[in-house]
Amino acid sequence: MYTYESEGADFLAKAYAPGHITGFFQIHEHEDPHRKGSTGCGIVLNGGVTTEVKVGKSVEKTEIFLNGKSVKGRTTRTVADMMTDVPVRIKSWAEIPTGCGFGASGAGALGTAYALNRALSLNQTVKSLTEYAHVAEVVNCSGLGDIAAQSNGGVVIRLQPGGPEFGLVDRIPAPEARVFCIVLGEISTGSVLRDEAATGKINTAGKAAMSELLKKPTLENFMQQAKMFASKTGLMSSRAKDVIEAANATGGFASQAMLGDTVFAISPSCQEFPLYEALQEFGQVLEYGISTCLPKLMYD
Ligand SMILES: Nc1ncnc2c1ncn2[C@@H]1O[C@H](COP(=O)(O)OP(=O)(O)OP(=O)(O)O)[C@@H](O)[C@H]1O
Ligand SMILES: CC(C)(CO)[C@@H](O)C(=O)[O-]
Repeated sequence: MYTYESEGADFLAKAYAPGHITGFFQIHEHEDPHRKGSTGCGIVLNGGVTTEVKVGKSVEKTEIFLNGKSVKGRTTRTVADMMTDVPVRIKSWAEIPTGCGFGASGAGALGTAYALNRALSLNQTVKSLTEYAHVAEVVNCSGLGDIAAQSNGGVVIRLQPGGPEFGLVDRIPAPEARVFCIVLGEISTGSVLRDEAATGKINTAGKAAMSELLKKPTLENFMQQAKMFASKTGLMSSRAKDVIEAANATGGFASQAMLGDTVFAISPSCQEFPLYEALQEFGQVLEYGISTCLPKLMYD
């Protein structure tokens, strides 16, 4: 724990972390948050969250802002509380929707850890910064496996749950592909993770999906297993079902982003235009790529 003795100057640092869409997952409870997490599979996106932290005499209390508005930001606050006693002003800007299955809270937590390490010269390595973000997600029920994916990049298979100390990941060798998304509404990650009926179905469907994926670890099979998972868990809204069917009718793959009322879709080969056109009927199509970019510090 670092305590900062201000000599008058403010210290600023900024970091970026990517978003992540989980296709399917299984919850692994553990009393130790370092070991608690999820197994499953998802796609790291080339859109994410940029977070700036400021410490110094001008900052009198810890405050968190998301896209210019003051928010509780419990996960982000937990990261700051674990890393320092000094007040911090934390400002995140998200180029991904929040509360809709894009792992925005995890991206904000990772960015906060990286930026705070820099601003306060805490001399931590990536592994321990990632561990702070993972623990903050788990204790606030805002995520279980996003940090494991976001700190690795690509189409990440989470084989063993937990932060970097205990978790184990692999990747699907995937081609470059556009990831199209239609956001229909929010789902609170915490409310699903605290619902025993929902978690029971998630675990049964998540285990089956992982076993099928590992027999054939391709992007196409991932999308198919994700769709099966979404329909078996009962988390899919009727509107999401309509969007998925429309995407499938063009030959595209589509499923629901966990945990949000969001559809994500990928086209096999290069037939992206028909898929994009079909999705457009349901609202604004957000477009990302699969990213192997890791969290990083940014300089102005
Ligand atoms: N970068 C961030 N900084 C501060 N607060 C955030 C940030 N991202 C999300 N939040 C807050 O977290 C809440 C949404 O959390 P939730 O875990 O449901 O969604 P998410 O992390 O955006 O995506 P996912 O559904 O993949 O977990 C919202 O109240 C939002 O204000
Ligand atoms: C719980 C979760 C679906 C929330 O985004 C994600 O963290 C995951 O896959 O563990």
